[in-house]
Amino acid sequence: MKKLILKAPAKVNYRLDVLRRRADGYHDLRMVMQRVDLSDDVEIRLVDEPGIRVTCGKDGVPDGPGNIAWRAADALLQLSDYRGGIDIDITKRIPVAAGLGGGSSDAATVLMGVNELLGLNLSEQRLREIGVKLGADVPFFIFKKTAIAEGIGDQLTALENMPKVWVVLANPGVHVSTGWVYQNLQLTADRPVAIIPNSYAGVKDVCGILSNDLEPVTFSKFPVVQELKELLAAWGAAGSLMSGSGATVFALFEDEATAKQVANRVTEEKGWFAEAVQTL
Ligand SMILES: C[C@](O)(CO)[C@H](O)COP(=O)(O)OP(=O)(O)OC[C@H]1O[C@@H](n2ccc(N)nc2=O)[C@H](O)[C@@H]1O
Ligand SMILES: Nc1ncnc2c1ncn2[C@@H]1O[C@H](COP(=O)(O)OP(=O)(O)OP(=O)(O)O)[C@@H](O)[C@H]1O
Repeated sequence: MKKLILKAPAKVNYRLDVLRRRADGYHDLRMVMQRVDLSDDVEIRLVDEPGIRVTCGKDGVPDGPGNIAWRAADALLQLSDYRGGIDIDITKRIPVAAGLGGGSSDAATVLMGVNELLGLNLSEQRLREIGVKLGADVPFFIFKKTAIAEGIGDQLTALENMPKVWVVLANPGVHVSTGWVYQNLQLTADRPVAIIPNSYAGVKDVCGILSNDLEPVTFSKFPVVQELKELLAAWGAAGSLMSGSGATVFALFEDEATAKQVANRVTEEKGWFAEAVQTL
């Protein structure tokens, strides 16, 4: 039996500028996306029994065709003459519907893993084209580098030599619908396009670009997310920002010890999910 066990990491958005609403309802963006060392485990097995089976066993995450990982496997099976089946088991560590791209990362990992297991030899570019049909964040996880992401998030340019940074991820337990956030965004006409530098010497430089146009929408419905952002700043973060459409807030730190202390404090004093991780 051929199998792979792969890590599917989370992401944070160091920057998220919404440029315009498009005719198809999506939005053109300019983002800086960074992978972090909090990962789901994705086990992919080729089995004799035809069909695709996805199990996860986590509240709020569907098994079977409702899972984005199932749809990723299906997209590749349609391109292959393989007649056996695929079993996928996901061990979920990334909070769900949290702005950390967990489902998108699982899907990207399945595309890369099934491509390898079935020997399909699809190029990275082809996998990214298949991926964007599953979700706007999927191509970034196939790209596997810190990136400036444009278009709907699928036009990627590498940002080389990003500093390794300690990041506290904290989530107050409210689930945010990405579609709802984009629908409720009030766009201001013709904003100047921000300059995104090409090099960053350390945490302070990264803090210089932190900004997310989706914050006001999520904050208005869930004030607790704004409180969490302000709390992390008050507890010594060099910078803090909501990731994606929320509700996860991330905070940047110069050193491991402070990051771990703050993560523990969030869990102990607030009872919320919090973890200190490094950027990848
Ligand atoms: C918030 C982010 O995670 C930031 O990285 C992404 O922009 C969202 O990525 P995603 O969850 O993979 O997005 P999708 O699953 O493709 O889209 C979810 C919903 O978000 C909205 N959406 C998404 C991406 C985009 N550029 N414009 C949008 O308006 C659409 O209404 C869509 O129905
Ligand atoms: N493998 C999966 N992991 C997580 N959620 C999944 C998965 N498959 C389907 N879903 C569904 O997708 C929804 C969004 O999940 P996800 O965790 O990817 O959101 P997110 O972290 O906010 O993503 P993004 O940052 O891309 O907006 C959930 O409501 C969940 O039911």
